[in-house]
Amino acid sequence: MFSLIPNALLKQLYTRGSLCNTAEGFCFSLKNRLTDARFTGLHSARIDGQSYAAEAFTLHSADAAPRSVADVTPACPLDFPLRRVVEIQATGAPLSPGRHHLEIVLQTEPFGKITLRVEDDVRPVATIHSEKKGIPRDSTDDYTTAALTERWRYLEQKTGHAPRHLAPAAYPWAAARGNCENLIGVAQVPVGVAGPLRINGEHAQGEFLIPLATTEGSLVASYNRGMKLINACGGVTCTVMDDAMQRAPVFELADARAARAFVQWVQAHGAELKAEAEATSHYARLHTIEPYLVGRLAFLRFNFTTGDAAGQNMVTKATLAACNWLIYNYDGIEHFYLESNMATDKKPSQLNTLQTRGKRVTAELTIPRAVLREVLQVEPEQIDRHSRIGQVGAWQAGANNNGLHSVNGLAALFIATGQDVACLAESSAAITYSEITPAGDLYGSITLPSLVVGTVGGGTGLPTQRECLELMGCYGPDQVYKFAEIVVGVIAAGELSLAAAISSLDWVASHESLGRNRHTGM
Ligand SMILES: CC(C)(COP(=O)([O-])OP(=O)([O-])OC[C@H]1O[C@@H](n2cnc3c(N)ncnc32)[C@H](O)[C@@H]1OP(=O)([O-])[O-])[C@@H](O)C(=O)NCCC(=O)NCCSC(=O)C[C@@](C)(O)CC(=O)[O-]
Ligand SMILES: NC(=O)C1=CN([C@@H]2O[C@H](COP(=O)(O)OP(=O)(O)OC[C@H]3O[C@@H](n4cnc5c(N)ncnc54)[C@H](OP(=O)(O)O)[C@@H]3O)[C@@H](O)[C@H]2O)C=CC1
Repeated sequence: MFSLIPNALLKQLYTRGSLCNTAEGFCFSLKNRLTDARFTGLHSARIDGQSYAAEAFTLHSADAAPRSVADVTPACPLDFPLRRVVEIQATGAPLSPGRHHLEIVLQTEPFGKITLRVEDDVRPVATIHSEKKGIPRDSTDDYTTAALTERWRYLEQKTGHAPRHLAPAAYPWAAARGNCENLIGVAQVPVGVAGPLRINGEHAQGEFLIPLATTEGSLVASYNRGMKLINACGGVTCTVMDDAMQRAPVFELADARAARAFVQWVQAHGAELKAEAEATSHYARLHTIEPYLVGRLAFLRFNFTTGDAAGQNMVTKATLAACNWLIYNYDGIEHFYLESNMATDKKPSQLNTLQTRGKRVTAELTIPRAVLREVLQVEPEQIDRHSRIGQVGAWQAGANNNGLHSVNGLAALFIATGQDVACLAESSAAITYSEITPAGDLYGSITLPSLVVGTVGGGTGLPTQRECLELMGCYGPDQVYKFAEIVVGVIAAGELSLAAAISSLDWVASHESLGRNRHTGM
């Protein structure tokens, strides 16, 4: 990976705005925003065309003693892991005010020889140091009680309110590393349990208790009621139909014909792109690249499977590696962005609904008339009629959903189990279908075409979230299809219960008795 890096990416090593004069000369900083690497030597350094010897530079980083650049050799390299900042101090005359051109040629592993060309304005020392006054951060370990205490103090000074309920958490602060920066505590959301729910899936089979994190009174009760109905029918049949996680870069070519030729070339080199992308992960597998041509723009939608992870980080890294290879091996790309807004991540889209994002998963069941009457006090015709009218309403509204409230159960499950709640934007899309069978019973199905879930990675490893996944036997590897089946089964339960409440008009009454929290709290 990254055997060759285009200059557009290389420039990201340089921290724009870091160039400033010092008592001994000037300094600037590099930050590794690409992948783990090592400096093995300096070929040359020129500032505004003037050459500087390696001896003129000293490297400073938080985790190592200062080193002269002249001492960095292949036998004695300097580690430059991802996110490491290295400040480079130069001894010499200070730089004149204004813009300067830096050209630094470095020897590195695994990039080889790289040439960094950037322009930056020199800043007085004072502006750089005066910026460090904001929210306190501990660069060695920001997840200790001491680091949080500093931020609580800062909050109190700034707002006059000391946090009273954000801490303590049910787990050590360090557990939030990789999930949240500038940590000040945890937002505790009530978690209720519904079920058991009988699922007849290909991966989930049997009865499951469902943790739901919500602040909407009546929600857990409603899902619980829907599950009672489903169980009385012998369970809900759940099926994973498709699996695809995307990143969608865009390339600018000279004109429309050049863009068309580029796409043809990409299609002929699928094997190489697949190899580059998949080298970045043990789990990401590139299965298709969909091209979309507009004028001189070539949009490519990369589709992956991502093991048991939801996969958004994984596909972003894998697609960058493939794009890096493309840029080096295809002449004529004028510009490139890693995301074009066609993924479509965290946004509802018709493309996701048609093509699948995350898991496409369906729940279906037939409810005998007598069971529907007994558990939900409605007739099949009432549910079916309201559903047909709901199609018309949803079509007028331009909704991503012809059902009632898939997002309620999804949000509660996402919060409980550590899914990325912003992905509710696309995950909440739902397509419902119902009919009265020749025997007079109600057949219904609900399909979630873009359900973004994982049982590994993201927030799933946070202790309380992991516990909720474990309650359903869904934490860790080889569980994601099982979890997706359970999720859609839960959503089916909620649709049926609310559909009945709307048809029988007990909807308002249920919220009056369970969902109005009129007292002011603690
Ligand atoms: C991560 C950064 C900020 C680093 O950016 P950087 O430039 O490497 O950071 P830096 O170390 O130079 O620090 C610059 C400033 O960033 C902040 N900062 C920096 N580090 C910390 C930290 N540990 N804790 C708190 N604040 C931090 C802080 O304000 C700091 O200033 P300072 O306080 O040092 O004077 C940058 O690379 C960045 O913003 N990346 C983008 C991350 C992002 O927005 N992710 C969203 C996920 S993508 C997504 O969900 C949606 C998408 C894109 O998929 C939708 C689509 O497809 O369209
Ligand atoms: N970067 C972005 O643009 C965006 C990021 N996000 C964030 O991304 C997070 C999800 O990213 P995601 O990639 O799912 O998670 P992670 O970034 O946590 O990656 C999953 C990690 O688990 C490893 N892994 C171990 N076992 C398995 C297994 N059985 N199946 C799959 N992976 C396994 C993977 O290995 P390996 O290293 O070999 O792949 C990888 O390191 C969300 O929480 C979200 O907040 C959301 C939207 C956009």
